[in-house]
Amino acid sequence: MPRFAANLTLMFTERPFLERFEAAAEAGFTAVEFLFPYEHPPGAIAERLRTFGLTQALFNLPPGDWAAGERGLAALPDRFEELRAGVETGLRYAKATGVARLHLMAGVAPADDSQAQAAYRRAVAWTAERLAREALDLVLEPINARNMPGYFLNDFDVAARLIRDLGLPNLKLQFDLYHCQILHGDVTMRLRALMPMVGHVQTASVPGRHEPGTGEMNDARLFAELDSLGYDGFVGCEYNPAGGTREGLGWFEAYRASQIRQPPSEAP
Ligand SMILES: O=C(O)[C@@H](O)C(=O)CO
Ligand SMILES: [Mg+2]
Repeated sequence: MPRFAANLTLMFTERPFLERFEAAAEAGFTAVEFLFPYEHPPGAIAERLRTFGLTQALFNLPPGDWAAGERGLAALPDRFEELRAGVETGLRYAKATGVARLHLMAGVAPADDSQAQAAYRRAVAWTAERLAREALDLVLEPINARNMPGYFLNDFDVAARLIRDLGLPNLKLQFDLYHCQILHGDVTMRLRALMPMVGHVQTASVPGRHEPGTGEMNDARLFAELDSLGYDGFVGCEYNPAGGTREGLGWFEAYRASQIRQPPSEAP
């Protein structure tokens, strides 16, 4: 059974952010992820993880000015120094939370612009090497243009090619089933082809981005496929509950009993 991680940016938003850890644990989750921790001190997050016995599965490195519409800096040629500083910030949170992988967002830039391509390649290589020194993985996530118009990394094949080309052992793919279905379809075959490089998985129904099992994909079938492919990483529940978070967790009941505490290497 997949190891599900509650996404605390989208789930349990009935409560303030720092109270969502308790809510996730009460609901039966043993792992969490979120987009960004940076509005809260690292110690406050680490304390919640410890208190509620949760593993931090993933979070994103700083994305630039999110409120102004920035969605990462990696493909922006003039922002490399800022990106490097952001990586150091992210690493402080990684150390506090014990997370084993971080997501680097590409940014809004034309996918066919050669300067953006060169900047992205350089930023990804530099960040992966920096994270390798801390024994962390770096993950890259293709994102569909309906949710993020103009996002640079909008193609699973482009991401896979870059990961293969760079050949860095800690550089992996963040396979969001929701984005894959919207961008390409053929999700099962892509999972099979790309599994050796998958470092993190996320789930949501398509097209609504709600609870698994409520959209056009057979999500339970995809979770079984992950098992049969031997995927033992996390599946982040990155969906907007259609109603209340707790009320929408019926799909999770079938998996809840199988959620086990993670090995100490991934505990804070
Ligand atoms: O799918 C997404 O949108 C996220 O995983 C993310 O990291 C950027 O919003
Ligand atoms: Mg995602």
